[in-house]
Amino acid sequence: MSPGTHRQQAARPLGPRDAAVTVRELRKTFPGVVAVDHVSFSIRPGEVFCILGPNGAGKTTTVECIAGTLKPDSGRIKVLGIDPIRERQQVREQVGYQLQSAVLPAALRVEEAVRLFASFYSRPVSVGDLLTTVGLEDQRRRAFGKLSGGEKQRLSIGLALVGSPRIVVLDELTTGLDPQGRRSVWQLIERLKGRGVTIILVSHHLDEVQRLGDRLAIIAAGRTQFVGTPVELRRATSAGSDSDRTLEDAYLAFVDDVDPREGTGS
Ligand SMILES: Nc1ncnc2c1ncn2[C@@H]1O[C@H](COP(=O)(O)OP(=O)(O)OP(=O)(O)O)[C@@H](O)[C@H]1O
Repeated sequence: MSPGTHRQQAARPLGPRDAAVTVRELRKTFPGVVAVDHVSFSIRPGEVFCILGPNGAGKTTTVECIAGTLKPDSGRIKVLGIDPIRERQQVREQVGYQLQSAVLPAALRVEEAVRLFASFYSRPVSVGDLLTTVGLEDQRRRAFGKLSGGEKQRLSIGLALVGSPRIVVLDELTTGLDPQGRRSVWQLIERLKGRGVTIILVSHHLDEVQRLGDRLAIIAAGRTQFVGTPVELRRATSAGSDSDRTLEDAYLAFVDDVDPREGTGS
């Protein structure tokens, strides 16, 4: 939509009662597939909000609608008070989306990748600061193809941070990392949270959700089945079972109760 066809809204500072993101009754279909239907939740400023659910449940579809890269069929999304489709440029400046690392050319050096991505934003962070944040100062001249899995992952997180976003979307944060690599990425997320960045984390790893997540949503059969804290999830599924069940036990008990036919064909 061209400027002038509607009044442009600016992302504004949030008050303590404002949500960073609201999703209401989101529906998105692809030919022959209802990817999500009836997905609703709110994300508070500065929290780590985790999105969980079985493969194909619609988690990535949901975060792509939040980032403005997919257009919902219906429903309402607000990101920092603005509509991610109508104000796509505004949202792009405010929301960092972790790119799948495989899309970078193997010969591109770390520093070049950061400079390239910085050129897309009006207020990028300095290259040196960013490399320090993600612990890649010593690899700045190294080609992307020569980085370890953990270094690639840290670079892809760094590229999501290059525009100084207020919200960061991280999809499959630590998949493929060794225990040391996972810890170092978790510490990075904790530092970001300490700076007040709102973090949306799509994850299959319940230990990661337990460590980092303030609240979580479970999407299954195309719908939000649960929104709450990890403690609330354990409480919601603890009736009649032993008290030391893990978050993963609670999650599985919850998802196993969902009727897979619930969300199909609607
Ligand atoms: N571009 C697309 N075209 C057609 N179908 C799609 C497209 N993107 C997603 N889908 C389908 O929509 C459904 C939801 O996919 P989505 O990637 O959002 O799930 P997910 O919860 O992120 O899955 P996973 O945990 O496996 O990554 C799936 O059935 C998927 O095949």
